[in-house]
Amino acid sequence: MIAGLTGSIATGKSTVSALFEALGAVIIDADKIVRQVQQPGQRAYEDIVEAFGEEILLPDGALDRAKLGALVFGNDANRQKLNGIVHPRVREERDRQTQEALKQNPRAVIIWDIPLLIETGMHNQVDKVIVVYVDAETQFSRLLSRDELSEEAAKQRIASQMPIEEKKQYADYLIDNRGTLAETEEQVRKIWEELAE
Ligand SMILES: CC(C)(COP(=O)(O)OP(=O)(O)OC[C@H]1O[C@@H](n2cnc3c(N)ncnc32)[C@H](O)[C@@H]1O)[C@@H](O)C(=O)NCCC(=O)NCCS
Ligand SMILES: Nc1ncnc2c1ncn2[C@@H]1O[C@H](COP(=O)(O)OP(=O)(O)OP(=O)(O)O)[C@@H](O)[C@H]1O
Repeated sequence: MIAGLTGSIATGKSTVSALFEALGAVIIDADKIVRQVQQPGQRAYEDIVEAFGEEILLPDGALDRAKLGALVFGNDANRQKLNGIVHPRVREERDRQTQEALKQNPRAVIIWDIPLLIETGMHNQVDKVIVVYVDAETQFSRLLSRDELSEEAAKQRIASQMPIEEKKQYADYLIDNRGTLAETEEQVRKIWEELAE
């Protein structure tokens, strides 16, 4: 079975997926795949350089993620352009990893950890949708303390995704991550019991 895990930026997807992984789930992490397909020599890398120019590269040839981020968050046309290049490659690799996991264990509980699960319509491809949420203030302060972003840049990143209140309406399971890690773990454990049945 495949469950989709989503939320808004910094609401706790990675935190929750680590908890599911410890219980035995196979995690397929879209942010990780994005980095993989953007390595020099990969097709998405070549297409990004062609679309945005060599100015978005670091001296060693790797993508300058901070620079590309500054170009795409707060600029819808640029973001759509980048999404159009990266997302098809992410879908391919996601499916490859999913097939591989099912080959190894046909009864595996697979969790797709995908920030844009609902925005991209992928919630229609999973058996269950899990949404991890916090309130706007907690999200903002956790985002600022985790990443080196200005308040303006943090606001732009948040605004580039569907509001979390809307995402909650798609959930089969909701995880309230406003509290302590132990409180979140308790919720994850209950959901795991149902997924792993
Ligand atoms: C713009 C890039 C280079 C910025 O890299 P950076 O290392 O600063 O951020 P990282 O990739 O770790 O993403 C952090 C978070 O930002 C949010 N985010 C990333 N890309 C997008 C996007 N296109 N639209 C909305 N939110 C996004 C997600 O919540 C993600 O978890 C990178 O995010 C990227 O290439 N994004 C396009 C691919 C994409 O859509 N990724 C989201 C998951 S499929
Ligand atoms: N229950 C919690 N209590 C305190 N801090 C937390 C809690 N859950 C997560 N955090 C912290 O909040 C930040 C955001 O969490 P996390 O990285 O899991 O979010 P995310 O949804 O995966 O983010 P992104 O969309 O950017 O990938 C991290 O620094 C994490 O350590």
